[in-house]
Amino acid sequence: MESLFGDQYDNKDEKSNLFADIILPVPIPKMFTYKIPRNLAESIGIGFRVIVQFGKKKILTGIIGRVHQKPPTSYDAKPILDLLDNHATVNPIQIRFWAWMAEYYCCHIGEVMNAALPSGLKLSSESKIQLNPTFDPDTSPYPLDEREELLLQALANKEEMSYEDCEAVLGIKSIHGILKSLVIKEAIIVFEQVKEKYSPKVESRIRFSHEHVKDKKLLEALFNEIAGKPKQEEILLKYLQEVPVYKKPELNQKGLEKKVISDAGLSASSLKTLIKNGVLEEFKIIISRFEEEEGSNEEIVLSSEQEEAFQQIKKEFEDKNTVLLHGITGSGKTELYITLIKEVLAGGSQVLLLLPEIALTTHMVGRLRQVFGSSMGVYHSKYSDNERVEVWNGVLSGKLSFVVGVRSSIFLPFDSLGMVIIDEEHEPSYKQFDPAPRFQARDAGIMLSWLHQSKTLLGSATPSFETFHNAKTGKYGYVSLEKRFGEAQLPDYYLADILVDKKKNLLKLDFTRLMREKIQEALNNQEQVLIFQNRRGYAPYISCEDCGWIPECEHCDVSLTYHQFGEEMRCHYCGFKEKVPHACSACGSNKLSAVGLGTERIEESLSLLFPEARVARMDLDTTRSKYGYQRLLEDFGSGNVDILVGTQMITKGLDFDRVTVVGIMDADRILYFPDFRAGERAFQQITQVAGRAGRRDKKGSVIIQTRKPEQAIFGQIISGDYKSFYLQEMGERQRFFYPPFVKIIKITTRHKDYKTAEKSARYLHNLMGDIQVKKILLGPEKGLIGKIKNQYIFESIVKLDRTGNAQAHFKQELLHILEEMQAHKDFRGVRFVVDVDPY
Ligand SMILES: Nc1ncnc2c1ncn2[C@@H]1O[C@H](COP(=O)(O)OP(=O)(O)OP(=O)(O)O)[C@@H](O)[C@H]1O
Ligand SMILES: [Zn+2]
Repeated sequence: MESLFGDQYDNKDEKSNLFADIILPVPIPKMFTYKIPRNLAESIGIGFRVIVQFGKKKILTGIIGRVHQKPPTSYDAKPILDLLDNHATVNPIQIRFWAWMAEYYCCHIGEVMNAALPSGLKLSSESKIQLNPTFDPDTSPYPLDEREELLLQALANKEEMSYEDCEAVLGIKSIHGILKSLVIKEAIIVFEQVKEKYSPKVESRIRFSHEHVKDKKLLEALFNEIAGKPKQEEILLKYLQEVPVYKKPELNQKGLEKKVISDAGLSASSLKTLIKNGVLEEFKIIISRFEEEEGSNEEIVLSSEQEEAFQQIKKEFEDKNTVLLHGITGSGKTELYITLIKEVLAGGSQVLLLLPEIALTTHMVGRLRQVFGSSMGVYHSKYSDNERVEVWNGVLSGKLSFVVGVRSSIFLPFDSLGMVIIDEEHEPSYKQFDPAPRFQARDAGIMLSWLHQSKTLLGSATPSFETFHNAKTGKYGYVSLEKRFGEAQLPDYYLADILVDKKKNLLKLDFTRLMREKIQEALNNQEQVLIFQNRRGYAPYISCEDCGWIPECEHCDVSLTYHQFGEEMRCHYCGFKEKVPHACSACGSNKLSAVGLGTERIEESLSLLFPEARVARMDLDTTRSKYGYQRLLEDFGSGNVDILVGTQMITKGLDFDRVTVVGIMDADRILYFPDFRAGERAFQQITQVAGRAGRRDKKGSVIIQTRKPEQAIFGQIISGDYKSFYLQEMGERQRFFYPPFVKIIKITTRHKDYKTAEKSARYLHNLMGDIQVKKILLGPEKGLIGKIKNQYIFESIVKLDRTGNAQAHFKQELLHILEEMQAHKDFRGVRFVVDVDPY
């Protein structure tokens, strides 16, 4: 370990004067200093987890950030209560990474820690405790003491217990020691209320009751007994066929998955009878989600274009830390990644592959699993905390040297990364908006990679402008892959003019004639169709035909979305719901109509237009459950669905053989979004979703419905002319001072009272104006949505020079200002949020 104790530390008597600065998972500006008790002094170091008291009552898990001999001047240091492990949970690179993140994104290191550590690793007085379902006291190698047993008994009757509940059961204070011990013994699981609880995957199995397999005679007698009951006999024969206990009685122990019997079409009630009569017994086992699986170790054969790109990437890495792989949709970036990952792993380094949230359940992960087996960890936001802890510990112990994960996987305890790969680097979901740290995982990933002296590969068919700019200016290496893999070709594009069809009466339920024809053609050929509309619900709003009244959210400044499913009006910002009104609240008219197009409505229209087609919908509402997304994909993949309607969820990474038609319902909606990136995003979204079509031998078609087909961007998308689109947009950005030419920081002020919110925002704005750096300061203005969850919102935008230390200086001053304002009574209850690179 590094010399943590400083050079002067060589005198044994001074041990009792050791202090530790501790990172606590709370939004406070600094680390807190605690005293290291004499008995812990030998075994403590940077990155260790400790338990401390914070404030009057709170017990928190903290991470040791620094060890020194300077007592704090303004308060008496409390002692560290306990040490949680005998090793560091967080390594020095991670601590540097956290510190960088806090500084760059203007937040507190404790907030970074909070985001970084799974709550299973943060035992605190706010934790909840559940029994670990996999724990069995009879087989556990660890003996339990009396108090531990008492606590487990209490837990057995409950879903969960709070820290205080545990104290009450045992009648003692400070029970962290007991909880710590139970965690080590894997008897309990610590979690936070907000997260879902850990429920293991359980499988029902059956086997012969033990006496029957004792000897063959018994089994024979059994068969004689049920000879007159063919259905029961069938089941037993099936069992014997799958589990030959005649030859090997010991096989009975593991039994057979119960599902095998029902899958074979055998009688469920006869099976029940057999179990009831004690012939068979049913039992349950817990299947690990991280089942041992051998990787295939197959040789990856790259196409000649891929091979060339691979060699170029390696060449670029010789003098660049970051390389952009600009490969068109379907060019086979996955196989290239696999080849690279294998090479880095063979060299003994770790690899992190970042994927956008939703792409994590697609074929790509399946493909990677095939190659890397269980040596690959998957870090998914839909995993429970316990599963996250498993991946964390897998990386820590060295068992997992390759992880594929969502943005939060950048926090895993890697100690020797050799490569970070960021797929679909342009994806907006890499940005975390709330809560702090409001980081961009692509940018943070590049930083992490740099801290490890490792390399970063960014992959995309439609790179973000920042990245492309960095590649063009030589900061990043650049490699392109311009051919689809195999015989596949890029699809043909068609622009369908909504207004023309409307005039000619050809528009039916929002579908142009061309779109309908193309869909019909695909259906006739038994091919599949994707329809894209980035708006969920039935209609964005309803409106009174007589007076124009539109129902709005009681708590937010937005209209309510009409959801046909459940017949309700919902707010997409705060979750508020109400019944669909039958009459106008303003004039009483009952002529209310749904306006605009949501995925639900499109789904309905498709069923009316193509009654023979099987239509499914993929959006936030149909994929809320843990495996919802995966199930829909499986259905689509196995051909049970002909047309899939979806939001941007369907644009990511899907690779299906039979998709030949992709329809974009309303391209104008994507283009006219009030954001400087609208054009860039539209180019990306349309190209990406179009890229799902015709990925095998048959050429695909993409139909774009629009009211203005003459717009230049369509021509550029169709010809795949990313570069001229880029140049044109960049001209605008330079003229109007937008990234990547400036850095943007957005400062939001919120309060439940309009006046207070406005006044505070102005006050802050003026103080920011005084900060001595070259900048453009805009606002404060009412937010694009002026009120969310009863809080009024004002925003200021700062545009900063990218050169020199303008940014660092501004951020530092800003934090000062905010600290002072927040301590002042005039601004009590006002919330200020700083968002660096807020896009
Ligand atoms: N070298 C190869 N050998 C065999 N199959 C390949 C190879 N390269 C690509 N493929 C196949 O071609 C298809 C497209 O590849 P992949 O999905 O990796 O493309 P991609 O570049 O990630 O596309 P997108 O950006 O659209 O997601 C996949 O089905 C993949 O299995
Ligand atoms: Zn609302």
